[in-house]
Amino acid sequence: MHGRAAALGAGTILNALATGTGSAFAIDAETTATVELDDSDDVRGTIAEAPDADTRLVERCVELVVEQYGDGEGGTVETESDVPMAAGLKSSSAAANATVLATLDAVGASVGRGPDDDITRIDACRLGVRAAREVGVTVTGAFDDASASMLGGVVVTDNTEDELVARDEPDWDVLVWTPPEQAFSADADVSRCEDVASMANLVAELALEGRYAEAMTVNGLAFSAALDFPTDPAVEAMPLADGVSLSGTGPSVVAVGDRDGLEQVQERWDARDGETRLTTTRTDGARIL
Ligand SMILES: Nc1ncnc2c1ncn2[C@@H]1O[C@H](COP(=O)(O)OP(=O)(O)O)[C@@H](O)[C@H]1O
Ligand SMILES: O=C(O)C1=C[C@@H](OP(=O)(O)O)[C@@H](O)[C@H](O)C1
Repeated sequence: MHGRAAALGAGTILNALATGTGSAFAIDAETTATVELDDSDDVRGTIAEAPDADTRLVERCVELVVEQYGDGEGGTVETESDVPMAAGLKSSSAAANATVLATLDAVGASVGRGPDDDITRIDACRLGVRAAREVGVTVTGAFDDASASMLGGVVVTDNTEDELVARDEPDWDVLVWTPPEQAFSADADVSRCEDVASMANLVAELALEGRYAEAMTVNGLAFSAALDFPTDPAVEAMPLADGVSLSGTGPSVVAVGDRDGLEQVQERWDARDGETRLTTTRTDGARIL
């Protein structure tokens, strides 16, 4: 029994660690999961680019789907990704969503909104969020990142209830800077994030008014200060981009705006260690391959 699916990376508009409300937008970066189910007793995961990395998230995703839609199968799951791991670009959400969809494909369960479908995409996304909570790679569950990765577009979510509050489909150019370091979400200083809750409430208001670019800039300044990341990249981008923010718990920084302006920001950010990448938003979300 074989299944294969791809899900998207994402950038941050509002980090949910302060209040539980979060907002994220899908970008054109993908993680693909390939699942092979058999009559073995356990699930073994492999991450193509990182043989020593923690595979419990994707293994738990396979187990949860098999428990509900399969027949006790074990097997293997392998991910391949161009979303860098633990860089703030939602590698965990992309890996979980791709694995859940690939496993649903392998067991022959149908995903969609029709009366005969077994599960909707948003409920498939909730299974991945449950797996992330169970293996401890998340603080709030990160339903904001997971739903952006699964559905595409911009989402605003309540991560305390795993509910979608708003969704939109803007078409933006996006610049990403990823420094060479990693920052695992599970290690983030949550109490420092809670200290900037008043700014998070303002960011949520702006996002719900559709003022995404301003929202993300306020988010970036507040959470860079709280989590001790430099604000220089944001200040360099502000005259040339519509919005710029620390993505998630860092260390990546994302900017949105017009292509010309972002190319100029890229020249500035290229002077830093790490990698820059010009990309776009995606509105189509995850898919079975
Ligand atoms: N390609 C992948 N395949 C399998 N698991 C992954 C992959 N990428 C990330 N993960 C899981 O997600 C964890 C990192 O999550 P997190 O710190 O939230 O980073 P991010 O901000 O990129 O989502 C990893 O330790 C691993 O468990
Ligand atoms: O673990 C979590 O609950 C979250 C982690 C952060 O993202 P990263 O995983 O990208 O750091 C944050 O932006 C998100 O709103 C919630």
